[in-house]
Amino acid sequence: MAAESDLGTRGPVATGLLGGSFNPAHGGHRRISLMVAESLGLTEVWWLVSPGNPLKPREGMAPLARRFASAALQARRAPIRVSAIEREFGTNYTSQTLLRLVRRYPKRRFVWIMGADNLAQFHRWRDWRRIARLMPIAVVARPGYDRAAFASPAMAWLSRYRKRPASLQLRETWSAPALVTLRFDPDPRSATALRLADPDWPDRLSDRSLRDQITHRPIPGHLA
Ligand SMILES: Nc1ncnc2c1ncn2[C@@H]1O[C@H](COP(=O)(O)OP(=O)(O)OP(=O)(O)O)[C@@H](O)[C@H]1O
Ligand SMILES: O=C(O)c1ccc[n+]([C@@H]2O[C@H](COP(=O)([O-])O)[C@@H](O)[C@H]2O)c1
Repeated sequence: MAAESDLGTRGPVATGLLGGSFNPAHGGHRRISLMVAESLGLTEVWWLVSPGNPLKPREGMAPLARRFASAALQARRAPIRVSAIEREFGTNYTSQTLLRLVRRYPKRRFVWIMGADNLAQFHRWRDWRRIARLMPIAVVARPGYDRAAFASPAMAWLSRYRKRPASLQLRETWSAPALVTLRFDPDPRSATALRLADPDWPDRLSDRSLRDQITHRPIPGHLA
């Protein structure tokens, strides 16, 4: 792996991880990433484009290269890096991916970011408590999902670890489990709505532009 400094000038580099299908990526992903980065003082956010969400049907899922390319387009000129590292690791389950990432980048401080829709079903993820023990979790409010998220089995367990967002600004003292809930002006955008509105997805990107995008700004050491 290329040598990478994971120590910033003010201590460990704080990195947000937003895993997703990105089928396709949209402005909501970009906006929540920037808002979370600002609230928690993160240096950057990595988008982990999933080879396949274990809980989503394969039908209707565009090829990884297309979803990756749409993410690269949405991430332009922002402190967001797009990665297909789960393909390199051969992992589909987030718990496995995150374990590999913390081992590969031992001096970084990671926080797992997800929308309220995912907290509502987090108890169905493999080894979800293990994920919570690996790194702090930031949950972003999402229109239509907040009630289910707050009533969820995972929230019942995680609520004892709730912290104020400002506490994560001090990354030397980060610990896990830790849960922060963030409510910006909730963003109604979704990939489902985009797919319904755009029958050309995933065919509108040319193969040339895909190749250009997929080699764009890889995370050091990542297959992208
Ligand atoms: N508008 C939004 N507000 C808050 N979180 C969001 C929003 N859009 C996506 N997310 C979160 O970003 C991550 C990746 O989302 P994903 O790529 O599945 O997009 P999506 O819009 O939820 O897709 P779909 O509609 O196909 O389920 C998930 O944790 C999801 O909860
Ligand atoms: O590990 C699991 O069991 C698991 C179950 C469902 C979803 N995930 C991950 O959750 C992230 C968000 O997925 P999605 O499809 O809602 O964008 C993505 O990284 C998925 O791989 C992970």
